[in-house]
Amino acid sequence: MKTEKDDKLRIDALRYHESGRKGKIEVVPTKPHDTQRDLALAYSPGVAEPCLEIEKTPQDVYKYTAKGNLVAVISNGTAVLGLGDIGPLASKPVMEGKGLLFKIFADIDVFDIEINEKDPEKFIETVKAISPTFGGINLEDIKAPEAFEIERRLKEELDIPVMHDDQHGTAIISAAALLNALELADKKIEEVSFVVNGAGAAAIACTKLYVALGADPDKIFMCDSKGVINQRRTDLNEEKLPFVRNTNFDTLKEAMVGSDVFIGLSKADVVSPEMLLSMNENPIVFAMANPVPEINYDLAVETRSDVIMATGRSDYPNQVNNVLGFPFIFRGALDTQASKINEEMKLAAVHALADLAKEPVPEMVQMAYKSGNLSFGRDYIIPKPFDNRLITNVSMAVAKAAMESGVARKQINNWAVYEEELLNRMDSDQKLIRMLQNRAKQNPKTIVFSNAAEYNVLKAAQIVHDEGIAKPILLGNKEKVEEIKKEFDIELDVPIIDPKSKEAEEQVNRLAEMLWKKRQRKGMTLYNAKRFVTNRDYFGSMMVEAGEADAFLTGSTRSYASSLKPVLEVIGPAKGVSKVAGLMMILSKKGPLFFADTTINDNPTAKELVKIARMTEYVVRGIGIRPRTAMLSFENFSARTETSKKVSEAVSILHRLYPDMVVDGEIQPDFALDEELISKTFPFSKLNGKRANVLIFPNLAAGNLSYKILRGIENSQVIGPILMGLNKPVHILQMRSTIDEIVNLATIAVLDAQQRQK
Ligand SMILES: NC(=O)C1=CN([C@@H]2O[C@H](COP(=O)(O)OP(=O)(O)OC[C@H]3O[C@@H](n4cnc5c(N)ncnc54)[C@H](OP(=O)(O)O)[C@@H]3O)[C@@H](O)[C@H]2O)C=CC1
Ligand SMILES: CC(=O)C(=O)O
Ligand SMILES: [Mg+2]
Repeated sequence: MKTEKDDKLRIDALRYHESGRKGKIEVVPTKPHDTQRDLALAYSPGVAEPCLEIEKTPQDVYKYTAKGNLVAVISNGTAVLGLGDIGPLASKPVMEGKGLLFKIFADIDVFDIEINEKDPEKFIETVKAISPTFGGINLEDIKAPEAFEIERRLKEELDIPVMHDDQHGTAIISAAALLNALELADKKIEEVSFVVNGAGAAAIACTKLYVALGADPDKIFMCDSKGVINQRRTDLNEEKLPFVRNTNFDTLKEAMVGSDVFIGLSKADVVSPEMLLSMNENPIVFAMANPVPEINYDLAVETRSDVIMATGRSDYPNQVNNVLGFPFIFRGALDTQASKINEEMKLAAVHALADLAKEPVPEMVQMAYKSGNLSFGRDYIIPKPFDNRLITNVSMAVAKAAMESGVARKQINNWAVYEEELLNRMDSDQKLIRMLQNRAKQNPKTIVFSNAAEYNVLKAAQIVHDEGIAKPILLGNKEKVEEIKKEFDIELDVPIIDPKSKEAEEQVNRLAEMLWKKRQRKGMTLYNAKRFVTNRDYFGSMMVEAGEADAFLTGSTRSYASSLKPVLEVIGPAKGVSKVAGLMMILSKKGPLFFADTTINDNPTAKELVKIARMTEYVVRGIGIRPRTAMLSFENFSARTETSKKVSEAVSILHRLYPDMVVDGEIQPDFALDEELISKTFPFSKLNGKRANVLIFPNLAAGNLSYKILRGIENSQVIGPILMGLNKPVHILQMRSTIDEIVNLATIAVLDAQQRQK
């Protein structure tokens, strides 16, 4: 069933794939490569040394090359999702997608390999020939029955883990979900009757695993494209024969009557509401065909309120999809250099997944999902992919099973250290952005975007609107905005206000009256107030001041100072705040870093530095991060110069007034950011041997120039400047902000508005 949502997704998916650098994964050098000497080591002549070592001791390939963390995702394109045999070329986006998932969820590097070969024997030979490159082989979207023979032979003939993901990944995840769904339905696996629709690679592997977990084979009815696999069928291949049942049923419809569990691994929309209605009480329906399930999620839950429903899709509750398995299963297998992925490892993964769904869901994971209210139950029978406990729980369980079952060639001795290593592999920056965006989505706010006739601003407004992060109001010349929308095919149906237009006259007069009342004792006349309000910075600020919008985002085409003046006049500092300041969040390779003050206070005094540090602490905590603040200078704890003396005084005040605050200095940034340097050189520091994540600069030049240098040379995303200390959420974009930067600051503006309304 194709929905309007699917049509929209189609356009977005094509845009997503065609934008920017082509493809979804890239190769990135891991070693220094800047000097002649680096190249002499990386390549000839130096490279000969590891070659000779590996020739002597083949196992050393894991020591000197990427093999141990490199998986091949290999397909011939014969069963691509539920799209069927679309060929190797057309399968490439899926294989690149698997590569992306391997990387972001388990930090495993992938080469996707699409082989133009349907003959199993030739396919096997090809994979064997290229296997020395890899630490593991993930076979993907190869149709049954060929997939069975291909996997069996490669497992036998190669000494690295080989897994056909559609068989075993799917079997593991669906088995974990099944165990939990049965528990919720209060049914026993030995007693329930199953209908498995599909008799291909995924369906047969899943069914075998359910039987291994206790399901009664006599109560499992399997259907393929021709109907029920029963004693009257004469067209069955060897793999289907074990599933022949003596029964009167010939059709799926007949088989569904009185069944407890439906497992769909076939194709779209083959299950009707009538079939669902004919199932037993509390039916369990896993409609896992991708991208369109056997029955639409909404239709199924509308048809039966007692259904425990799952699909393979990420946009509905209960995503039963092998993405929950392959990254973590291979992680455990690679880290133990397992020679294969055996039954013990698969069962360990099943139980780790099933158990994890019953654990309380941590705040960080809750925030990553729109519902924000996940707990074990009908809508949460299986963990979510963005749960970073998956990498520890599942990979560690798999690694342990590999060691206990004797297939590990490398032992893990210190599990606490291994756990730490696994956590460090996670892509925490992207997680942080996702977490912030999802928190914003839970209660999106109205944001006024100034300069809407700028492409980057308009595109960012479209993204936050479509993602449900914010409700934009655009300020700008209507005709120009419409022109850009047309030129760049931007669909965005939100209010556009041009304060200079006749149409806006009534609103301008109203806001001007308010501005005049606010500033009349500071010399502003009503005439001037009207003139000012036609300026977008005054107009947007006044909309927020008047409660006609929740937040205002301006800047981007004007200098910071010229945007700041109207904002300060209209909104001003919050009660008790004498100074506002600008905070930049830098998503660096070392994790998120916060820089202040980067935009406002030229040469703050010691007391002002204290205020900046406190405001920053408050904002960083609000984002959900524990601040560790370094008060920066160009000396370490010696305070010889005026600047360092000032910083040192600020630190003393902070230590005296806020003894619980993790803050120290004066300290140089290279020390503050290096755990080893801090702990060895300054063991007395209140940073407790931990790297700082908040850097307070001694003056504006240092703060501003540092973040601009980073923005210019490092490929890190920056979020900000976040204006701290204002009475209402207004933020000023830096000139030439990218679309991502605008989206990120809009997200912060929503969170800011949410926080103030609490
Ligand atoms: N959610 C998840 O994690 C996963 C989902 N899947 C989904 O499962 C499906 C099958 O994948 P896979 O096993 O790899 O592919 P295969 O090509 O190996 O198997 C497809 C099976 O579907 C059967 N089939 C086709 N049409 C119908 C129909 N109308 N009624 C009943 N059965 C039908 C075929 O029957 P016949 O044998 O007669 O040709 C065949 O047995 C795909 O939609 C795929 O997206 C797969 C892996 C993971
Ligand atoms: C999820 C997956 O691997 C498939 O649908 O084929
Ligand atoms: Mg697949």
